[in-house]
Amino acid sequence: MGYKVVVVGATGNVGREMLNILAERQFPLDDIAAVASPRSTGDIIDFGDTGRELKVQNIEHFDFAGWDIALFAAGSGPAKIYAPKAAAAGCTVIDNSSLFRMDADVPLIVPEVNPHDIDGYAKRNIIANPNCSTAQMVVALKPLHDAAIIKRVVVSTYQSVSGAGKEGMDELFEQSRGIFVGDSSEAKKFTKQIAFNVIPHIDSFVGPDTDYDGYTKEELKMAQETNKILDPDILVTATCVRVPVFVGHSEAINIEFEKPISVKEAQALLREAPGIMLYDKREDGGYITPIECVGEYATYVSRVRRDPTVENGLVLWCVSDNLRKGAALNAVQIAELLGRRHLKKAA
Ligand SMILES: NC(=O)C1=CN([C@@H]2O[C@H](COP(=O)(O)OP(=O)(O)OC[C@H]3O[C@@H](n4cnc5c(N)ncnc54)[C@H](OP(=O)(O)O)[C@@H]3O)[C@@H](O)[C@H]2O)C=CC1
Ligand SMILES: N[C@@H](CC(=O)OP(=O)(O)O)C(=O)O
Repeated sequence: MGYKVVVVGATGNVGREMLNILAERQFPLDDIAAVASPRSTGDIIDFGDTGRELKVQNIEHFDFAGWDIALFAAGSGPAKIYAPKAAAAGCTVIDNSSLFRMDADVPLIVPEVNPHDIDGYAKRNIIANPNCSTAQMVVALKPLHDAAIIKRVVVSTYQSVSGAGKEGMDELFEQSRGIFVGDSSEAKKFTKQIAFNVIPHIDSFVGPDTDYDGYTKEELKMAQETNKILDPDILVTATCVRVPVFVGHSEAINIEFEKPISVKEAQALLREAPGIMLYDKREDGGYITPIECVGEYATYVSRVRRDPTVENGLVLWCVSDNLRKGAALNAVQIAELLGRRHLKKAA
């Protein structure tokens, strides 16, 4: 006996990866439904490489009653309307948007970091998946925090255009092509040209009436979500930057600890930590770049080194597939955790 699973936003970047990962991991399924907006109703999409095809259903007419789990990857607007409907119909929602993440009655889960927090899910029958940049960072921070207590994190991100959905990828492609063939292509999804450029702006700016005047919401999410998932006492300041990479988010992370921790100790902890692949060689190419993490499950850590400007400091480089650990993989891992700890349907 398995689960009846709905993927909402199944035609998008994240939704398609959800289908791939459910298939790859042989998630115990009794049935699977692909749901999206009326724009793609009736389209045929692959269920991973199983050879099975799914006909996309219109969310406006979809009945969630009788389905066990809905993986939502359709953004905050659709989540606001349909996630509570699905939850009320008895279908547990795992939502990828930012809408419910900071709701005290909604667990925000990264299975390698705070699996026990899922036990509160029944209050709203909704579980939130974190922001892509937060997810990979907390997986890397967790073993170091357990060993030496993190006081403060300064992170700069290098985020791929797939974080802005299909339209973001199309814009990078069209602008790059246009530059080579002499066509002009305007910035639409991004505020400035993204091809051969970097843009220090992801999501909207936070209002001036807060302590975070001048920050963007993406930067605030990295701080607030890290506090909810890992520890409310960790201070986090972020600068989030969009770069002309199709898939894979990178982060340079400076970490200040309460207790001393050496580079060798940190490397040993990261080598054993769930979800982490340490690749750290003091030689040319002895680190992982975003292109190398595409399609992978792991969060890669490289360039672990001492920060001599603070008492107990380390710096590291962290790279992961934002559509996988940053979204679809984490959501499927949450579904697996939910099954193991609560639903217990699969043999
Ligand atoms: N990309 C990333 O790195 C991350 C994304 N997320 C979250 O995942 C979500 C989706 O992102 P992504 O896949 O990149 O976006 P895409 O733009 O690639 O896909 C959006 C999906 O949502 C569907 N959709 C849009 N409007 C509606 C609607 N009114 N009703 C039902 N379905 C709708 C689209 O369907 P249709 O084809 O019919 O238009 C499509 O399937 C967002 O909430 C994002 O915040 C979270 C973490 C990381
Ligand atoms: N903002 C992320 C992706 C994303 O959708 O994040 P969120 O779910 O927090 O809005 C990026 O652009 O790379």
